[in-house]
Amino acid sequence: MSGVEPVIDVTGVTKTFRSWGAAGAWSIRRPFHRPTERAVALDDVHLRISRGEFVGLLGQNGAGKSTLIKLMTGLLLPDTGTVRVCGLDPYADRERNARNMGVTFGQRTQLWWDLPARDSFSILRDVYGLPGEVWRETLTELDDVLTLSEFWDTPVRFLSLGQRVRCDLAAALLHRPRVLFLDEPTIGLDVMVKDQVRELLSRLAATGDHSVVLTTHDMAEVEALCRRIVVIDRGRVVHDGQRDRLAVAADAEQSFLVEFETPPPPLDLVRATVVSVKGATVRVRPVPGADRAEVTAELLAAHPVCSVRYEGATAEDILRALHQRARPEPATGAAGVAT
Ligand SMILES: Nc1ncnc2c1ncn2[C@@H]1O[C@H](COP(=O)(O)OP(=O)(O)OP(=O)(O)O)[C@@H](O)[C@H]1O
Repeated sequence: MSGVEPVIDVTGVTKTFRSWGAAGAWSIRRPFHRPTERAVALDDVHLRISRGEFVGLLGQNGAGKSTLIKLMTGLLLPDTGTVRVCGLDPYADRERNARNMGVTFGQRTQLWWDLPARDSFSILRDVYGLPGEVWRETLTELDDVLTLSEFWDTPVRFLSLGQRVRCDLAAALLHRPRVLFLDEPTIGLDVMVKDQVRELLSRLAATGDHSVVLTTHDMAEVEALCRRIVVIDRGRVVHDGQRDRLAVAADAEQSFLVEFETPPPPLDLVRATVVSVKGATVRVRPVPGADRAEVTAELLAAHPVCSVRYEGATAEDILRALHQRARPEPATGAAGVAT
């Protein structure tokens, strides 16, 4: 394939799943027939990702993210449409495709449970036919960021979640894949381990060699790593653009909570608007050009404020704001900003 072709090319993909209908739907006319239900997981999805792009794939639970990743990794076949990864059909060409890509699926492991992680890394070296020197060099680089050598001689089943996730990430990267699919890579990890994983992913992004698709509900992760954001809603791509176009989201995140002792009278603020009031807790949002510190100063100078919590909107709020912006029907209320 030439350099200008996308590394990942998903065209008009639809995927539906059939599941058994409710048991109570039994019919006397067709006693041996149990009805099935159709769930549309992906509906006419188009996605092109180039070399070096770091894409955040976002969406609410059940939106279709994992299904899309499974199609791109060759675990599923689309009903209609085509998927190409590095020019290959990932389902038909599974073996060759595996050499081009690395995958991690949340808390599931691809390591041999009873072996120390280092043995798994050796097996993978043989599976991919990596020259010993390249393998050692990559492992040293990975150890440098993820501090694997502290625990890579321990059987995987004795590792903590954070240790295992780091080993899994290393296993996915050992063969220096051109494409990396990371499904919730930092879910359940503590802050220190999250930082290590993010550091590694930032280094990958900086090389410009890898195309990475990251699904996460952690907006800080998205902010730190992804230049491009794709949002899926009910199986359709509702937003695909550069991160800085997340203006709605950033705006939502700037809002914060102000606590009073008792429900306050209507606040008349110069530098902020009131988003919502719940009892004695008020959510305010700085007007354009103002920041949280200025708003806090204005509040403290004029009102009996008990405390201020710089608690932004959650990832789900931000996604909701994006969905509302992308859908034809008008948004209602305070664009998903919750107190
Ligand atoms: N094997 C399956 N059989 C039946 N339905 C399925 C199957 N896999 C997914 N679905 C359905 O397809 C839709 C999309 O699911 P998918 O797992 O892709 O969502 P997701 O965005 O990854 O969600 P989450 O964030 O919760 O992981 C959901 O309605 C789900 O119930």
